[in-house]
Amino acid sequence: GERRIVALRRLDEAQLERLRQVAVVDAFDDLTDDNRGAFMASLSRAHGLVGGKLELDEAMLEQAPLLEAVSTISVGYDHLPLAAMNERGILLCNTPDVLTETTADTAFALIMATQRRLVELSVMVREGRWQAHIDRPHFGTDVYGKTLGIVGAGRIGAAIARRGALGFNMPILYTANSPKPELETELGAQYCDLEELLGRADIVCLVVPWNADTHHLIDAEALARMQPHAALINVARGKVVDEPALIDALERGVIRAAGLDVFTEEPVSAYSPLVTMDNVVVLPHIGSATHETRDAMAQRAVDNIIGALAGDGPVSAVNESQWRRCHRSI
Ligand SMILES: O=C(O)C(=O)[C@@H](O)[C@H](O)[C@H](O)CO
Repeated sequence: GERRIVALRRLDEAQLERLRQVAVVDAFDDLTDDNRGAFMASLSRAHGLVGGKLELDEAMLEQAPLLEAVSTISVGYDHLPLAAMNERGILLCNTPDVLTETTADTAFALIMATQRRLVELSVMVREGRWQAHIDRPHFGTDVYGKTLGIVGAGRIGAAIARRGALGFNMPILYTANSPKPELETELGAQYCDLEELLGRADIVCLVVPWNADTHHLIDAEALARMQPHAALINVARGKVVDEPALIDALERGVIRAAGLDVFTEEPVSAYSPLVTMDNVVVLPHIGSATHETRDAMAQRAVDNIIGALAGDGPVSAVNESQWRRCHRSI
């Protein structure tokens, strides 16, 4: 019968038009208190949901009996009720690969900005405080040749390791679910456990998904293992870090600096010490935020939902095997 798709945020007219080729589309630019009723009415008769910053919980799934597939414009899906979706045989599609290099660039931008104090010194110039030749008090720290620790050497972690080893002659340490021989042969990267990485790295870069295993992975104990001159970079999720412990470690010089694209609460409060400290570079979760990559992510999300509802399956999904088991017919 007639397929129905709800589209939420981050899809342009061309992508909506592609969806209309296979389904009746209810499109919402945003989800507000004013249109939440209309959104839920649409979701209650929808077979598919696609979009960015999706807000979906188990109670909403209860009111969406026809829902077969959800397609998020993100690689991360910690904001979605995967367990409840598996119970209902609902497919969850995401957008890996198309954002790997852009997010790795963001991580390296944070590494450069944090090590060389780019934001702090740029603000100094803007505020007219550049009075004389820059001297030691404003010197930065090299990136070149420093030991880079990648916590979570998945696709994005590997891309960051490649930039470090090949572009900046950095020895690479990495953690991962299992050793990555390709990283060792290609980059001379060394697989080690988190404790060893924290103790040896000059720069620790977090690239793990947020889940029960990685919640507050970087807490006071982990920070105390790091070297006092080390910097912490986070392009993963804010909740991977115990933020009060990080603030305390930065204030007491347990570690030297931090570069953060993600926070426990987003947007982060302007009153957070993380935002006011000179030795912290803060960005507004722009890991994948380039025109090219956001377009590619939206394109992939549309490919996924069309493949799931009207084709022979998604391009990239999180729980495809469970979904196929539930939908033997496909
Ligand atoms: O893909 C992810 O997991 C990200 O964190 C970013 O690329 C998203 O843009 C982010 O989820 C904001 O929607």
